[in-house]
Amino acid sequence: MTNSTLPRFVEVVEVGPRDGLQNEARPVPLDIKVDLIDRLSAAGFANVEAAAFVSPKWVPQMADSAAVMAQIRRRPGTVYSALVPNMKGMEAALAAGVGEVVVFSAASEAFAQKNINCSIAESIERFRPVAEAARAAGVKLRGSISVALGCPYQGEVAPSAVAEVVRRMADLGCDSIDIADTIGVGTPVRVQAVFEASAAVFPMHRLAGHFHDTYGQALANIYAALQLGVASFHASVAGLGGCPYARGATGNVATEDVLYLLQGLGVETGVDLRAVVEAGDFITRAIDRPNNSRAGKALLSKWAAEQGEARGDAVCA
Ligand SMILES: CC(C)(COP(=O)([O-])OP(=O)([O-])OC[C@H]1O[C@@H](n2cnc3c(N)ncnc32)[C@H](O)[C@@H]1OP(=O)([O-])[O-])[C@@H](O)C(=O)NCCC(=O)NCCSC(=O)C[C@@](C)(O)CC(=O)[O-]
Repeated sequence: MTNSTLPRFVEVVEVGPRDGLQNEARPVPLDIKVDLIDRLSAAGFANVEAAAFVSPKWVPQMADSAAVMAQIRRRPGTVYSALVPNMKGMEAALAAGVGEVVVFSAASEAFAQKNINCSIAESIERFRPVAEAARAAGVKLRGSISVALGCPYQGEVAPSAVAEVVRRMADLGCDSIDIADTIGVGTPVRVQAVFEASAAVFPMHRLAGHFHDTYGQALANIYAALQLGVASFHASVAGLGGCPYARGATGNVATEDVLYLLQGLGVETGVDLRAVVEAGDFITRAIDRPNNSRAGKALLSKWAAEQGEARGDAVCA
């Protein structure tokens, strides 16, 4: 049975290699990053956020982004996206063959200063030549708006403040715009208010939900956004991540959990859940991190039990 009011197809953007790994204090070896991205591409994602061409002084973990982009196996049908804060990053991103660039600002002045060291208005001016270069190169342009549901420095953020940044990003020519709950404080009714305010200035079907799961609300928030017709969500394999400029924020909602939810709702994604669960198992072992996907862990246990049964292993009563 499908729910006829929900989108029939949802794009899940896998952000684990960037948002998931950017916060790791220990360097993640290049070959592990490349292996992870290749596994995720093979799982069928149409968009993998693979890199960030930001200052290595600000986010050292992303310093090898050009090498990552050079070594991945590019799957036809997958766009490899990367964060770009300015023209220096844009030049590097274009040289690396990025398919979509993500300019990122915030819905609060305080967070913009902490994350990109400038005001919201200054960030938009910095993005103008980036947008022009993207258009000239035929590369997609995505805008991302942090702290849209609450800010660790400012507190409450009004939906109208988010919509104002959406409007400015729309004016830049963004193809799509992410509404990000950086610290995972949003709840469904609030999420709907922010999307409704944003959709007054940019089409709902070109908005995406980027929910961190700090307060365990991300799946409920995705469902609330789906009901409004939002058809693109970001997720991080095994729920990896956090934000270096939002202390205490946990990772994105786990991709495996989102895929499991969508599968249950009869919504297509084109992504192979089993391959993502295996990628989550791979990366959490490789970097010695807990697997934060409930569905991922449950499926791994189920498959291990099924394999044991097939071998005729004794089962403890
Ligand atoms: C925006 C800046 C660069 C301003 O940083 P700044 O210090 O004001 O910039 P600057 O122009 O004075 O440059 C400082 C140094 O960085 C270099 N530099 C400058 N730009 C680049 C570049 N692109 N690539 C490589 N190097 C660069 C530049 O060349 C210089 O090097 P130096 O001369 O000192 O040797 C900095 O604040 C920055 O890189 N911030 C990025 C922070 C970041 O990546 N945060 C995490 C990602 S956002 C996120 O996770 C949120 C999201 C998207 O997931 C949604 C959500 O959940 O909220």
